Amino acid sequence: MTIRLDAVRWSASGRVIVDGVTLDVAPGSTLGLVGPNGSGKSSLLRLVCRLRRVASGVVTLDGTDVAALPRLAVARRVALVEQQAGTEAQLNVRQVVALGRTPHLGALAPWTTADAEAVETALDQVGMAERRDQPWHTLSGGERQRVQIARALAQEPRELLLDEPTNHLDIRHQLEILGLVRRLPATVMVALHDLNLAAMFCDTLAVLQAGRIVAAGPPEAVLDEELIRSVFGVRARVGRSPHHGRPQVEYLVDV
Ligand SMILES: Nc1ncnc2c1ncn2[C@@H]1O[C@H](COP(=O)(O)OP(=O)(O)OP(=O)(O)O)[C@@H](O)[C@H]1O
Repeated sequence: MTIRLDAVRWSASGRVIVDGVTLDVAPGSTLGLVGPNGSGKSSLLRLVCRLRRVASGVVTLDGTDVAALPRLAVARRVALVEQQAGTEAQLNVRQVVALGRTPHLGALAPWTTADAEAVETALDQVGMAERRDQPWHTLSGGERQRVQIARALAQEPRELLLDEPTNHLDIRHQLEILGLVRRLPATVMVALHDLNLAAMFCDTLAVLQAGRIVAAGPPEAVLDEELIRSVFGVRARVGRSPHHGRPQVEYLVDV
């Protein structure tokens, strides 16, 4: 369940977007991708699940080049939750989550009770079980986000890629979803804007700036005042939470 990127580059419209990224995500660990808008976080996640093809370099899953894996094999093991949820206009919540089982189904593998159980478990995990029959298009932004996460969980992925999974969530659900993600046996890459949440829930962080990794390692080794100033252009003080012992960022702005 290891994700490895070696000198990965990707360009679009003649511009280098991901610029020689080398990263190693240990099996079962959670890596937080942080960096300013446009630094390449979403692009990197798409390269890992082969939604985009690298221009050079290699992405491996358990040592196998993703480019060499059949499309279905990638779909069975890697789940991506993107920022913009698709519009499953005609479906209800349970049907959207059931889409996560699609890669596991086939002519010789029809829907089973195990598939139904995976869907129910995923709905429970995100606290949407009681809404299973509600039409998708009637959900709030945060509810849609939780259902998209449930869809990825129902897929039972070995690698889970999340692009800003908490941006629509209230604080309780932000904490619950990131806590849940962290406890999963999957290897996780999660793009996050909130540095405090990233420090609390990620085993390691990788900081992207203009498509390059400028720092990587455990949160306490990565997050410091100079990095936050140089990458984000913000003055900050970084301490340790007396509660959980993780780094805690305080932004030094006049309010
Ligand atoms: N297909 C494309 N064609 C042209 N430019 C692209 C394409 N895809 C991404 N980009 C550009 O690449 C840069 C990185 O985009 P990306 O979405 O990966 O950043 P991000 O770090 O996820 O940003 P955000 O924090 O705003 O979500 C941006 O400047 C974006 O405009």
